[in-house]
Amino acid sequence: MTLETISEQKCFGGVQGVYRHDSAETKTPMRFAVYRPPQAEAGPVPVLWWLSGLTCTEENFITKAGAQRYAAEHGLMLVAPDTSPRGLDLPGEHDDYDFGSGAGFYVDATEAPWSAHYRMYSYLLHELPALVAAQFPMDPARQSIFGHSMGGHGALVLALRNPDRYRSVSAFAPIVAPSRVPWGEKAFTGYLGPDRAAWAAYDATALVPESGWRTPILIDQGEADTFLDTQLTPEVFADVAGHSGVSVTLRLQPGYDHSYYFIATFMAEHVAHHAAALTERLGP
Ligand SMILES: N[C@@H](CCC(=O)N[C@@H](CS)C(=O)NCC(=O)O)C(=O)O
Repeated sequence: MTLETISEQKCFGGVQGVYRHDSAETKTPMRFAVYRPPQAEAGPVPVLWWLSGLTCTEENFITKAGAQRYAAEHGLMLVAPDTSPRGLDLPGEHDDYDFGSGAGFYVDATEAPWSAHYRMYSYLLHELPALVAAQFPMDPARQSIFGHSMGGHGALVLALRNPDRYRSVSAFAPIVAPSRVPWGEKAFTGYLGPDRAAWAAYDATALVPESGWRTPILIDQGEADTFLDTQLTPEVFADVAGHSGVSVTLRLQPGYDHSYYFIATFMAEHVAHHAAALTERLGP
Protein backbone atom coordinates (compact mmCIF):
# COMPACT_ATOMS: atom_id res chain seq x y z
CA MET A 1 0.00 0.00 0.00
CA THR A 2 1.78 3.11 -1.20
CA LEU A 3 0.92 6.37 0.46
CA GLU A 4 1.78 9.73 -1.03
CA THR A 5 2.05 12.74 1.26
CA ILE A 6 0.36 15.83 -0.20
CA SER A 7 0.99 18.10 2.78
CA GLU A 8 1.83 18.00 6.49
CA GLN A 9 1.55 21.00 8.80
CA LYS A 10 1.98 21.42 12.52
CA CYS A 11 -1.33 22.16 14.24
CA PHE A 12 -2.08 22.38 17.98
CA GLY A 13 1.10 20.46 18.75
CA GLY A 14 0.21 17.65 16.34
CA VAL A 15 0.28 17.27 12.57
CA GLN A 16 -2.48 17.91 10.02
CA GLY A 17 -1.71 15.86 6.93
CA VAL A 18 -3.32 15.19 3.57
CA TYR A 19 -2.46 11.98 1.72
CA ARG A 20 -3.25 10.14 -1.49
CA HIS A 21 -3.28 6.44 -2.36
CA ASP A 22 -4.56 4.17 -5.10
CA SER A 23 -7.77 2.59 -3.85
CA ALA A 24 -8.58 -1.03 -4.72
CA GLU A 25 -12.27 -0.39 -3.92
CA THR A 26 -12.82 2.69 -6.08
CA LYS A 27 -10.09 1.90 -8.62
CA THR A 28 -9.12 5.57 -8.45
CA PRO A 29 -6.62 7.62 -6.48
CA MET A 30 -8.24 8.73 -3.22
CA ARG A 31 -7.28 11.59 -0.93
CA PHE A 32 -7.86 11.68 2.80
CA ALA A 33 -6.86 13.88 5.73
CA VAL A 34 -5.35 12.67 9.02
CA TYR A 35 -4.83 14.79 12.12
CA ARG A 36 -2.30 13.22 14.48
CA PRO A 37 -2.57 14.69 18.00
CA PRO A 38 0.60 15.27 20.02
CA GLN A 39 -0.14 12.12 22.06
CA ALA A 40 0.39 10.01 18.91
CA GLU A 41 4.13 10.51 19.26
CA ALA A 42 4.06 8.24 22.32
CA GLY A 43 2.00 5.42 20.80
CA PRO A 44 -1.31 4.43 19.23
CA VAL A 45 -4.29 6.71 19.90
CA PRO A 46 -8.06 6.30 19.36
CA VAL A 47 -9.43 7.42 16.01
CA LEU A 48 -12.50 9.55 15.27
CA TRP A 49 -13.72 9.32 11.66
CA TRP A 50 -15.41 12.32 10.06
CA LEU A 51 -17.65 12.06 6.99
CA SER A 52 -18.48 15.25 5.10
CA GLY A 53 -21.57 16.32 3.20
CA LEU A 54 -22.50 17.05 -0.39
CA THR A 55 -19.93 18.94 -2.50
CA CYS A 56 -17.14 18.41 0.04
CA THR A 57 -13.67 16.97 -0.34
CA GLU A 58 -11.29 15.95 2.44
CA GLU A 59 -10.47 19.66 2.80
CA ASN A 60 -13.70 21.24 4.10
CA PHE A 61 -13.58 19.63 7.52
CA ILE A 62 -9.92 20.29 8.24
CA THR A 63 -10.12 23.95 7.25
CA LYS A 64 -13.55 24.90 8.65
CA ALA A 65 -14.66 22.73 11.57
CA GLY A 66 -11.97 23.66 14.09
CA ALA A 67 -11.79 20.11 15.41
CA GLN A 68 -8.01 19.80 15.72
CA ARG A 69 -7.84 21.83 18.96
CA TYR A 70 -10.24 19.43 20.69
CA ALA A 71 -8.66 16.31 19.19
CA ALA A 72 -5.33 17.49 20.58
CA GLU A 73 -6.86 18.07 24.01
CA HIS A 74 -8.37 14.58 24.12
CA GLY A 75 -5.59 12.74 22.27
CA LEU A 76 -7.73 11.58 19.36
CA MET A 77 -6.70 11.05 15.75
CA LEU A 78 -9.10 12.52 13.18
CA VAL A 79 -9.50 10.99 9.72
CA ALA A 80 -11.55 12.72 7.02
CA PRO A 81 -11.94 10.99 3.64
CA ASP A 82 -13.20 12.46 0.39
CA THR A 83 -16.92 12.09 -0.39
CA SER A 84 -16.65 10.16 -3.68
CA PRO A 85 -14.17 8.74 -6.15
CA ARG A 86 -12.44 11.39 -8.27
CA GLY A 87 -10.76 11.55 -11.64
CA LEU A 88 -13.44 9.63 -13.50
CA ASP A 89 -15.79 10.92 -16.17
CA LEU A 90 -18.80 8.64 -15.96
CA PRO A 91 -21.91 9.77 -17.85
CA GLY A 92 -23.50 12.66 -15.92
CA GLU A 93 -21.06 12.24 -13.02
CA HIS A 94 -20.30 15.93 -12.66
CA ASP A 95 -23.68 17.39 -13.68
CA ASP A 96 -25.40 17.64 -10.27
CA TYR A 97 -24.14 18.64 -6.82
CA ASP A 98 -26.23 15.89 -5.19
CA PHE A 99 -25.24 12.88 -7.31
CA GLY A 100 -21.94 11.53 -8.63
CA SER A 101 -18.72 13.34 -7.78
CA GLY A 102 -18.84 14.87 -4.30
CA ALA A 103 -21.97 12.86 -3.52
CA GLY A 104 -21.03 9.21 -3.05
CA PHE A 105 -23.55 8.78 -0.20
CA TYR A 106 -21.22 6.20 1.44
CA VAL A 107 -22.86 3.25 -0.33
CA ASP A 108 -21.54 0.37 -2.44
CA ALA A 109 -23.33 1.06 -5.72
CA THR A 110 -24.92 -1.91 -7.47
CA GLU A 111 -26.06 -0.10 -10.64
CA ALA A 112 -23.77 0.32 -13.66
CA PRO A 113 -21.67 2.31 -14.31
CA TRP A 114 -21.39 3.45 -10.65
CA SER A 115 -20.88 -0.06 -9.25
CA ALA A 116 -17.38 -0.28 -10.71
CA HIS A 117 -16.10 2.67 -8.66
CA TYR A 118 -18.65 4.10 -6.19
CA ARG A 119 -17.83 1.74 -3.32
CA MET A 120 -17.47 4.23 -0.47
CA TYR A 121 -19.09 1.94 2.14
CA SER A 122 -16.49 -0.81 1.69
CA TYR A 123 -13.75 1.76 1.25
CA LEU A 124 -14.55 3.24 4.67
CA LEU A 125 -15.28 -0.01 6.46
CA HIS A 126 -12.31 -2.02 5.19
CA GLU A 127 -9.73 -0.41 2.95
CA LEU A 128 -9.11 2.96 4.56
CA PRO A 129 -9.01 1.72 8.19
CA ALA A 130 -6.47 -0.96 7.18
CA LEU A 131 -4.36 1.64 5.42
CA VAL A 132 -4.52 4.15 8.28
CA ALA A 133 -3.74 1.44 10.87
CA ALA A 134 -0.72 0.37 8.84
CA GLN A 135 0.63 3.86 8.26
CA PHE A 136 -0.33 5.88 11.35
CA PRO A 137 -0.31 5.30 15.15
CA MET A 138 -3.99 4.40 15.36
CA ASP A 139 -5.50 2.02 17.93
CA PRO A 140 -7.95 -0.11 15.87
CA ALA A 141 -9.78 -1.23 19.01
CA ARG A 142 -10.91 2.34 19.71
CA GLN A 143 -12.84 3.89 16.81
CA SER A 144 -15.80 6.28 16.68
CA ILE A 145 -17.47 8.13 13.83
CA PHE A 146 -19.34 11.37 13.12
CA GLY A 147 -20.34 13.47 10.15
CA HIS A 148 -22.46 16.18 8.59
CA SER A 149 -25.57 15.96 6.40
CA MET A 150 -24.80 13.22 3.82
CA GLY A 151 -21.84 12.42 6.07
CA GLY A 152 -24.13 12.21 9.10
CA HIS A 153 -26.11 9.64 7.15
CA GLY A 154 -22.88 7.77 6.36
CA ALA A 155 -21.73 7.86 9.98
CA LEU A 156 -25.05 6.58 11.31
CA VAL A 157 -25.23 3.79 8.71
CA LEU A 158 -21.65 2.63 9.29
CA ALA A 159 -22.15 2.67 13.06
CA LEU A 160 -25.56 0.99 13.11
CA ARG A 161 -24.39 -1.77 10.75
CA ASN A 162 -21.14 -2.26 12.66
CA PRO A 163 -21.84 -1.71 16.35
CA ASP A 164 -18.77 -3.71 17.37
CA ARG A 165 -16.47 -1.51 15.26
CA TYR A 166 -17.46 1.91 16.59
CA ARG A 167 -17.84 2.90 20.24
CA SER A 168 -19.86 6.07 19.59
CA VAL A 169 -21.57 8.00 16.80
CA SER A 170 -22.80 11.58 16.45
CA ALA A 171 -24.01 13.81 13.64
CA PHE A 172 -24.60 17.38 12.60
CA ALA A 173 -27.76 17.90 10.54
CA PRO A 174 -27.77 14.31 9.26
CA ILE A 175 -29.91 12.82 6.51
CA VAL A 176 -31.57 10.14 8.67
CA ALA A 177 -34.22 8.66 6.39
CA PRO A 178 -32.73 8.81 2.88
CA SER A 179 -35.34 6.44 1.43
CA ARG A 180 -37.99 9.11 2.13
CA VAL A 181 -36.36 12.39 1.09
CA PRO A 182 -35.43 13.81 -2.34
CA TRP A 183 -31.61 13.72 -1.89
CA GLY A 184 -31.71 10.08 -0.82
CA GLU A 185 -34.31 8.96 -3.35
CA LYS A 186 -32.26 10.42 -6.18
CA ALA A 187 -28.96 8.95 -4.97
CA PHE A 188 -30.31 5.53 -4.08
CA THR A 189 -32.19 5.19 -7.37
CA GLY A 190 -28.99 5.95 -9.23
CA TYR A 191 -26.57 3.91 -7.15
CA LEU A 192 -28.81 1.06 -5.90
CA GLY A 193 -31.60 0.87 -8.49
CA PRO A 194 -35.38 1.29 -8.21
CA ASP A 195 -36.03 -1.62 -5.81
CA ARG A 196 -36.55 0.16 -2.50
CA ALA A 197 -36.00 -3.05 -0.53
CA ALA A 198 -32.29 -2.68 -1.30
CA TRP A 199 -32.24 0.83 0.12
CA ALA A 200 -32.90 -0.24 3.73
CA ALA A 201 -29.29 -1.35 4.20
CA TYR A 202 -28.29 2.31 3.89
CA ASP A 203 -31.17 3.95 5.76
CA ALA A 204 -30.44 4.78 9.41
CA THR A 205 -34.12 4.90 10.36
CA ALA A 206 -34.69 1.45 8.84
CA LEU A 207 -31.53 0.05 10.43
CA VAL A 208 -31.83 1.35 13.99
CA PRO A 209 -34.45 -1.05 15.41
CA GLU A 210 -32.37 -4.19 14.78
CA SER A 211 -28.97 -2.54 15.10
CA GLY A 212 -28.09 -3.53 18.67
CA TRP A 213 -26.55 -0.08 19.07
CA ARG A 214 -25.75 0.60 22.74
CA THR A 215 -24.23 4.05 23.35
CA PRO A 216 -26.17 7.36 23.30
CA ILE A 217 -26.31 9.04 19.87
CA LEU A 218 -25.80 12.82 19.80
CA ILE A 219 -27.42 14.82 16.99
CA ASP A 220 -27.24 18.62 16.62
CA GLN A 221 -29.57 20.28 14.14
CA GLY A 222 -29.87 23.97 13.30
CA GLU A 223 -33.43 25.25 13.32
CA ALA A 224 -32.63 27.77 10.56
CA ASP A 225 -31.26 25.02 8.31
CA THR A 226 -33.10 25.39 5.00
CA PHE A 227 -32.83 21.60 4.42
CA LEU A 228 -34.37 20.66 7.79
CA ASP A 229 -37.96 19.86 6.79
CA THR A 230 -37.38 18.58 3.25
CA GLN A 231 -34.17 16.53 3.46
CA LEU A 232 -33.07 15.94 7.06
CA THR A 233 -36.12 15.15 9.28
CA PRO A 234 -34.09 14.15 12.38
CA GLU A 235 -37.19 13.66 14.52
CA VAL A 236 -38.19 10.69 12.34
CA PHE A 237 -34.99 8.91 13.40
CA ALA A 238 -35.23 10.01 17.02
CA ASP A 239 -38.79 8.62 17.25
CA VAL A 240 -37.93 5.22 15.79
CA ALA A 241 -34.72 4.97 17.83
CA GLY A 242 -36.58 5.86 21.01
CA HIS A 243 -39.13 3.11 20.39
CA SER A 244 -36.25 0.69 19.74
CA GLY A 245 -34.47 1.38 23.01
CA VAL A 246 -31.63 3.33 21.37
CA SER A 247 -30.86 6.60 23.16
CA VAL A 248 -30.80 9.68 20.90
CA THR A 249 -30.14 13.21 22.15
CA LEU A 250 -31.53 15.46 19.41
CA ARG A 251 -30.64 19.09 20.07
CA LEU A 252 -32.45 21.67 17.96
CA GLN A 253 -30.25 24.76 17.89
CA PRO A 254 -32.16 28.02 17.34
CA GLY A 255 -30.84 30.28 14.58
CA TYR A 256 -28.16 27.96 13.21
CA ASP A 257 -28.09 27.01 9.53
CA HIS A 258 -26.53 24.08 7.63
CA SER A 259 -23.02 25.50 7.36
CA TYR A 260 -19.65 24.80 8.91
CA TYR A 261 -20.23 27.85 11.18
CA PHE A 262 -22.91 25.73 12.86
CA ILE A 263 -20.61 22.70 12.93
CA ALA A 264 -17.71 24.65 14.42
CA THR A 265 -19.99 26.02 17.15
CA PHE A 266 -20.80 22.59 18.56
CA MET A 267 -17.60 20.74 17.61
CA ALA A 268 -16.11 20.78 21.12
CA GLU A 269 -19.14 18.96 22.52
CA HIS A 270 -19.10 16.32 19.80
CA VAL A 271 -15.39 15.57 20.23
CA ALA A 272 -15.91 15.37 24.01
CA HIS A 273 -18.84 12.98 23.44
CA HIS A 274 -16.57 10.65 21.48
CA ALA A 275 -13.58 11.09 23.78
CA ALA A 276 -15.67 9.89 26.72
CA ALA A 277 -16.57 6.69 24.86
CA LEU A 278 -13.10 6.15 23.44
CA THR A 279 -11.23 6.57 26.69
CA GLU A 280 -13.72 4.60 28.83
CA ARG A 281 -12.29 1.34 30.13
CA LEU A 282 -14.27 -1.61 28.83
CA GLY A 283 -14.65 -4.93 30.57
CA PRO A 284 -13.70 -5.90 34.14
N1 LIG B 1 -26.92 24.25 -1.82
C1 LIG B 1 -25.62 23.73 -1.53
C2 LIG B 1 -25.78 22.31 -1.03
C3 LIG B 1 -24.49 21.74 -0.65
C4 LIG B 1 -24.20 21.92 0.81
O1 LIG B 1 -24.84 22.64 1.57
N2 LIG B 1 -23.18 21.19 1.20
C5 LIG B 1 -22.82 21.16 2.59
C6 LIG B 1 -22.97 19.70 3.03
S1 LIG B 1 -24.58 19.08 2.67
C7 LIG B 1 -21.37 21.57 2.78
O2 LIG B 1 -20.76 21.18 3.75
N3 LIG B 1 -20.82 22.36 1.85
C8 LIG B 1 -19.41 22.69 1.85
C9 LIG B 1 -19.00 23.78 2.81
O3 LIG B 1 -19.85 24.47 3.38
O4 LIG B 1 -17.78 23.92 3.00
C10 LIG B 1 -24.78 23.78 -2.80
O5 LIG B 1 -25.37 23.70 -3.86
O6 LIG B 1 -23.54 23.87 -2.70
